Amino acid sequence: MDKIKIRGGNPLKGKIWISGAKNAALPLMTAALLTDEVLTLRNLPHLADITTLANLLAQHGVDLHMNGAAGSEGCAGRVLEMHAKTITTTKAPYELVRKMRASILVLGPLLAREGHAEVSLPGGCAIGSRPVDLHLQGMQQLGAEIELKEGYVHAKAPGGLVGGEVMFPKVSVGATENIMMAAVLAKGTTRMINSAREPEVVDLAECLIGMGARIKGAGTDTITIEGVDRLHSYTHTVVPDRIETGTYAMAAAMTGGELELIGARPEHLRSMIDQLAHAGVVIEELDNSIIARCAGERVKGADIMTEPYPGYPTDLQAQTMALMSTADGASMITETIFENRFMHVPELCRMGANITVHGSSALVRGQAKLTGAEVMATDLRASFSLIMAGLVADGETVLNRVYHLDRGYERVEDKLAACGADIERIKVD
Ligand SMILES: CC(=O)N[C@H]1[C@@H](OP(=O)(O)OP(=O)(O)OC[C@H]2O[C@@H](n3ccc(=O)[nH]c3=O)[C@H](O)[C@@H]2O)O[C@H](CO)[C@@H](O)[C@@H]1O
Ligand SMILES: C=C(OP(=O)(O)O)C(=O)O
Repeated sequence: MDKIKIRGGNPLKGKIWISGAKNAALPLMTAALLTDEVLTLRNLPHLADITTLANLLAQHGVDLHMNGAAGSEGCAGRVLEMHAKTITTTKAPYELVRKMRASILVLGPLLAREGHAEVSLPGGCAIGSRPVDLHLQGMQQLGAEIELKEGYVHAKAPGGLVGGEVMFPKVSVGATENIMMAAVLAKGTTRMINSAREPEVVDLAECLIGMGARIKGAGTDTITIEGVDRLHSYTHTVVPDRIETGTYAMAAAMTGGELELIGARPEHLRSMIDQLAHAGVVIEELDNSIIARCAGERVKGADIMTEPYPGYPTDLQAQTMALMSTADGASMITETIFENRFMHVPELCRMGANITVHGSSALVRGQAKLTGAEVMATDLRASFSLIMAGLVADGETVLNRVYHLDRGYERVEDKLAACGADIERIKVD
């Protein structure tokens, strides 16, 4: 298992090209199952999660071709062509699904196209129990019969799915995407109420519309879908990653540096930009980039609460905590999306941060003098919070379990090293 070694103390200065969003790319890839024609995705990030999903799609009979290297400049992500001419199996097995929760997103497309699917239940993960009940209830509203047996969801709709009203009791990004993909090939109209409004949901809807789907209201809480008989070939460019953007913006401010983040879409980060402006993080918005830095010597403490979009993203919570650990003054960080997303706290504390957790809130006392340590990544965003701490710590930090980081940050050590960080990957077989 690889490790990452960082010697702290260098401000980050330079340009970073933002990659295509993991959380947009994954549902977009599953949309390939909806058509027997070719779906092409541009600006695909080079990430472990993409490979995991590509393996699952190949297992369903999708022919995949990846072209181009992950670019060092420009939004030159890879191009992926996917051709699901025939679905060879509708079973998504445990061995593949357990590697990544987003695999559940094959359920809607398989059910819509083939009339049945057997998908392993993904199970919980480090950040929470993460049930899929809302996905299943939504499918039932479209006429699917669902049975849970031996760890699998057995779903069938022998006469095809039929449009209906789906009212989500809780906002779920994945359930919104899964039901949207099921509904595009259902007979009649589906109305999804209390839908997720994340930019990744909008990106998926735009791609589906390009493939011939009839969808209105993506980006609002009510999405209406008129089912069509079939979808066709299309080429779509994956939206730039707002979480990667927010992560590097905070890393620039924390290290007292300045980063230009090329391709960033500030309109997708409004809540972070506005709330961190009070803390002294300056974001200058240019035509195709943003410039991030700290207004003073260090940021000021701020109270942050995660919420569904357009609120403050939970996927930036760990990085915000690292930022606030060295801020002037205290911060209260409240996590409302996942019940166990504070696993980075003990590791940050091992580096000298002063953080105490009280239920779903963490009190960060600020002004910590961080020191390098051997630390362990517990999940994807937690990994980056430890890298941020390492970038400002005295001495050397060694991050273990880098596979979490590789799920969602493209070439992180190359991007940071090019901006002055003293960082290297240690390959361990
Ligand atoms: C691949 C991807 O896009 N992942 C993102 C997606 O995950 P994901 O789509 O899994 O997250 P959801 O929006 O579904 O989860 C939100 C909350 O709803 C709960 N829930 C969800 C579904 C369900 O059937 N029942 C239920 O109770 C979850 O446990 C969680 O507490 O949105 C999360 C919230 O912004 C992000 O942190 C993830 O990075
Ligand atoms: C939690 C995340 O991803 P996933 O839903 O794929 O676990 C994330 O991207 O921070």
